[in-house]
Order: sequence, then structure tokens, then C-alpha cells
Amino acid sequence: MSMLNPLSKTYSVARVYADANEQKPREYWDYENYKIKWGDIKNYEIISKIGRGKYSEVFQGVNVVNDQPCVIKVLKPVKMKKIYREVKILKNLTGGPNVVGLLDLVRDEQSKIPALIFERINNVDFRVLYPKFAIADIQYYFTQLLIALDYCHLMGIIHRDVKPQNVMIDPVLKKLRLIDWGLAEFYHRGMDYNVRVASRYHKGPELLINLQQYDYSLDLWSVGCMLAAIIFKKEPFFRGDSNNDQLVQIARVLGTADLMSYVNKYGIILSSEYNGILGNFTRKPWANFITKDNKHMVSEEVVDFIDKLLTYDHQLRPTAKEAMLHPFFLI
Ligand SMILES: Nc1ncnc2c1ncn2[C@@H]1O[C@H](COP(=O)(O)OP(=O)(O)OP(=O)(O)O)[C@@H](O)[C@H]1O
Repeated sequence: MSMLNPLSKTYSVARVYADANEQKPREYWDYENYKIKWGDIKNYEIISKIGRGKYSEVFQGVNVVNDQPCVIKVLKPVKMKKIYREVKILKNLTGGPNVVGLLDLVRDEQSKIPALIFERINNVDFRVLYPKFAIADIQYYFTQLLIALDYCHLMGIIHRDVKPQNVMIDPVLKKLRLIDWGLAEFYHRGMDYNVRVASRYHKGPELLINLQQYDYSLDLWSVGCMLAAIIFKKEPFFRGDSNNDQLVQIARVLGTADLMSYVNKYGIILSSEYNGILGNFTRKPWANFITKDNKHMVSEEVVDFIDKLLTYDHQLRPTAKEAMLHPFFLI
């Protein structure tokens, strides 16, 4: 639940685009008072199942009017509010660079079950694609991902679930699209957000320490996890077996001392669940992750870039725009 509590203090504000939504009309971000206009379900046919997520079943489909391929995301029963949020965000962002295009919204007459119709990307699974990437491919696709993120952040929206499964890549057309806006949320200065977002391996430390006034910088942590996994050939880079263990896995690499400085800087009281498990880890040099299988991928520049993205303090991470200017993209 997101809350703007007038009695609670604002202790962290986004370094960029903090007023993105204040500068837009209320209809832009007020997704609760929003009427969906439904398209005609008879225009679409299901071809085959692609996948099943937590919140949906996804099918390959076709628009029978113009023969255009599409993806049909049939939503599972969730709160209408969550559906309205995803739809409003997609409507706000669709047409933006590297954001999956929402083509239509339909619902079953009887069951009222809604389905989102998207452009279809000929995605190659990341477990097949990423191991084949050369540095030039990583530079190209991470630039494309950062372009999508800078755009949604500029538009006042945090994706909150950046991970390989949500980045569709068609390597033939060299097309990248950021999908699954089901957890995305509007950013408002001073708002306390739900920390139960993102997928465990890509959760930023702010979520794990229960820092609720997080912002766009959460997405940059997830980008750092993706990049570290590809470069060091360790998928996922931080593999926690629970949310608490996720923070332990991060601390094993970045150290306990910097974690404590981060926690203290924002006046966070760590949950007692962490008592006795966070240890006293020293920061590991990135060079410790170099192996004979990944050394051809590693450079001073990429290590510096990973180091900057994987910063505990969300305010100190590069923004999407700053990230695009990192020297890694010039090697
Ligand atoms: N536009 C698209 N083009 C190609 N494949 C897609 C597209 N949209 C979704 N998919 C496939 O369907 C899967 C599930 O879609 P999506 O992530 O939007 O659903 P979800 O229910 O929110 O999933 P999750 O619970 O895993 O977050 C994706 O991981 C992807 O493999």
C-alpha cells in the first residue's frame, strides 16, 4: 500500500524527476478514478500459451481483423485497483522508447476477466541469449534498457520489477522492450511504498531493510544485478533463499559496515529477524569474482559501472541518464 501520511516525515527524495507527477494533471497519476474503455474481444484469437506468471496467463495471439500477431495477457483475479494501475501506467508510457506497446484492452463478456493486448516480441530466452553476448551487445542492450528506464522515470513511474524475464529481446531485429508493468507505481515525494515488490534476486537493499521512501533508483539496483550476472557469468548474481537471506548474500559481497552506514543514514531500525545472520562481512574486491570463464568479459570500466550500480545507498546510485554516460559504454 502506498500512503502519503501527513504525520510521517519525508526522509528520502528522488534525486531526479521528484516532481514528475505534480507537474501533470491529476488524471495522469490518479489511477483509482479511471474508467477503462474496453475494445472488442472478438478481434482477437488465442494461438498458444507462452507463459504463466503470478498475476496472469500469457498467450500468443492474433488480431483477426488485420492479421497482426499479438500477445494476450489474461489477468488473474486481483484487486481492481492493481489492474487500474497497470492499465493507467501502460497508457501513460505506451509509445515511449523501448516500452512494450499496449494495443488494446478487452474483457470477457460473461466472466468480466480483463485481458491486455500487447505487441509481440520474438524474445529469445535470456538463459540462451545472455551467455552469447559480446561486450558490444551488452553495451547496446543495456543502453536500450536504460533508455526505457530513463523514460519511465521521467514520466514519474518506477518499474519495480526489472529482471531478465521482463526484458524482451529480439536479437534479429535488435529490439528490446521492457514488459510487465504490473508492479510499477507512480512516484510521489514523501510517499511510503510497499517494500514487497520486485523479484527476490533483484530486490534492492532499500526493500530488504524496509526503507519505504524509495524511488526510481530501485530500478538501477536491479540493472546492476543483471549486468553483474552477465559479466561474471553468475546467474543470478545474488541468490538469496529468502528475503532475509537475500540481504545476507548482498552483505557477503558489499560488506556489513557499509550496510550499517546506509541503515543509519536514513534512521532505519533493522528488523530483529536480521539479528545474528548479517555477520561481520568485509567488502569483497570485485576481482574475487573473476574466473577463467568470465575474464574475457571483465574490464576496469565494467567493474566500475557494476560497483556504482550496486551501491547500498539508493541516493548515491547513478540515475538512468547518468548510467548511460558511464565510460563502460565507450570501450
Ligand atoms: N509482449 C510480449 N512479447 C513476447 N512475450 C511476452 C510479452 N509479454 C509477456 N511475454 C511473456 O510472458 C511472460 C509473462 O508476462 P508478464 O511478465 O507480463 O506476466 P506476469 O503475470 O506479470 O508475470 P510474473 O508473475 O512472472 O511477473 C513473460 O515473462 C514473457 O515470457
